[in-house]
Amino acid sequence: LEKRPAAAPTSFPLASTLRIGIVHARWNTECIDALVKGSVDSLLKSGVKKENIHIESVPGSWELPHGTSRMIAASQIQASSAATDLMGATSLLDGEDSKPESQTSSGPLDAIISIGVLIKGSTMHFEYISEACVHGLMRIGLDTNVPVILGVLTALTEEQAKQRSGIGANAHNHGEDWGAAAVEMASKTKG
Ligand SMILES: O=Nc1c(NC[C@H](O)[C@H](O)[C@H](O)CO)[nH]c(=O)[nH]c1=O
Repeated sequence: LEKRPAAAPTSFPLASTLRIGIVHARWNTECIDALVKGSVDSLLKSGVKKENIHIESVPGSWELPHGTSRMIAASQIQASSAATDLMGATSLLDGEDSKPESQTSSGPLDAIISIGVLIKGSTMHFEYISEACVHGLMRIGLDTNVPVILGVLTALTEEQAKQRSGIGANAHNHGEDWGAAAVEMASKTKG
């Protein structure tokens, strides 16, 4: 049976002020797209504003720690610089032109969800990437005091990955849990 956390103890009045980053890998994109959507839907449902959700992608799960660390640093520089033009008017949205109507807000991020899907192959590649990725993400969260939510599926089969991405019968999208965890942890840190 799918395990998932019990509901959070309280609601989060700060949700509308929270700025949340999502860094996702580009391997196994059917699952990635579902997990990112599940996370975003969960953030919006919790009261986070769309313009306060910043999404970037990296090649694969191995790059998630670097991409996560970079997003945190960039958001903190943005917050400290007098005007965003010092950073260039680019939004953190992945590859999108930063048109005013689509530009996301600037300022330090209150939490990050790092999303990747690793599926075991016939070599040890899976084990090494998984180990390095999860340890790297834990370290960034502790070093920066910006909560980093672990959104990395380490699946032995494609079916397992789909089941946890909400794809197929009786599947549960773990992105929904990650969105809720990001709001809870960001609220604890900001509150
Ligand atoms: O190999 N399988 C996978 C993978 N490999 C690429 C790796 O993360 C990295 O991008 C390259 O090694 C380049 O540094 N990345 C994933 O997210 N999932 C996988 O299942």
